[in-house]
Amino acid sequence: MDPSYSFFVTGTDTEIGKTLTSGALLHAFGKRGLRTAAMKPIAAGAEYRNGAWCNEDADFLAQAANVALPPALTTPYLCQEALAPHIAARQDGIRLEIEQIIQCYATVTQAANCVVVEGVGGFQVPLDDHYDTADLARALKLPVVLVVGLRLGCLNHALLTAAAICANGLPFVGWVANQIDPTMRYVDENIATLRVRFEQQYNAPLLGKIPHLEAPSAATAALYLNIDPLLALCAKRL
Ligand SMILES: Nc1ncnc2c1ncn2[C@@H]1O[C@H](COP(=O)(O)OP(=O)(O)OP(=O)(O)O)[C@@H](O)[C@H]1O
Ligand SMILES: C[C@H](N)[C@H](N)CCCCCC(=O)O
Ligand SMILES: [Mg+2]
Repeated sequence: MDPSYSFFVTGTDTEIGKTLTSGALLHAFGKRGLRTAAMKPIAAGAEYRNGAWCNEDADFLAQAANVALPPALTTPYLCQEALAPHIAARQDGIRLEIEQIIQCYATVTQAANCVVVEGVGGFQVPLDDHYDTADLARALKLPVVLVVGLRLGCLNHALLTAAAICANGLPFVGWVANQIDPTMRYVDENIATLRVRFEQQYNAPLLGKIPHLEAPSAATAALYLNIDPLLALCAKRL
């Protein structure tokens, strides 16, 4: 089921730049000639626009991809409230089923050879009383890209997330340093600390440092990414 170039994008927390980075990856893969599609399988926070319920992340990703697909396929679960997803789903009276997401993903892979799947919040967010988003990533069997939202406290979050990715048996294939906090001090020193550990322990390269942008867009953020290690990895698996 795995198309050649597909990834699960996780992050050190919510609101740290997963959507911006996923959009940038889609933009960069598209420029390299791939047919790109995006999934935000679980979105929490719906807005009514032009006669339909929408989600900001799903719309941003759809704009950055070059294969247009029905929103119901790329976001099978759109919860009304911007809450932890299991709580939002309960409010809506629905259950978040991993199997349903897997089926949508399988359909998406028929239309695109590069699918970027954005997680929700951090790596291990509950979906119900038993399952969480780490189970979803495992069920999708996708290599994981970690977005580190650079702010004080991110080192611990980044190291714990990498350990959880690995403990779930998933390949941790690269990370992006995203300067979410423009006032953070000693940014380069923080990045260097993670770079050494991630290279030594996981062989996971730094794919780019996105500075704090005046007007964040997928195209601008893509200027700061180097996707060559991801392309090389996928080419090797073909
Ligand atoms: N490098 C950056 N420069 C400026 N603004 C940024 C940067 N990265 C992210 N942002 C802004 O911060 C906000 C949160 O980013 P984003 O939506 O990508 O986070 P997220 O991790 O996807 O959040 P969620 O958990 O809700 O999916 C957005 O308004 C985004 O435009
Ligand atoms: C609504 C928000 N923007 C995210 N999509 C959901 C974040 C869930 C975080 C859950 C948690 O870890 O506490
Ligand atoms: Mg997002």
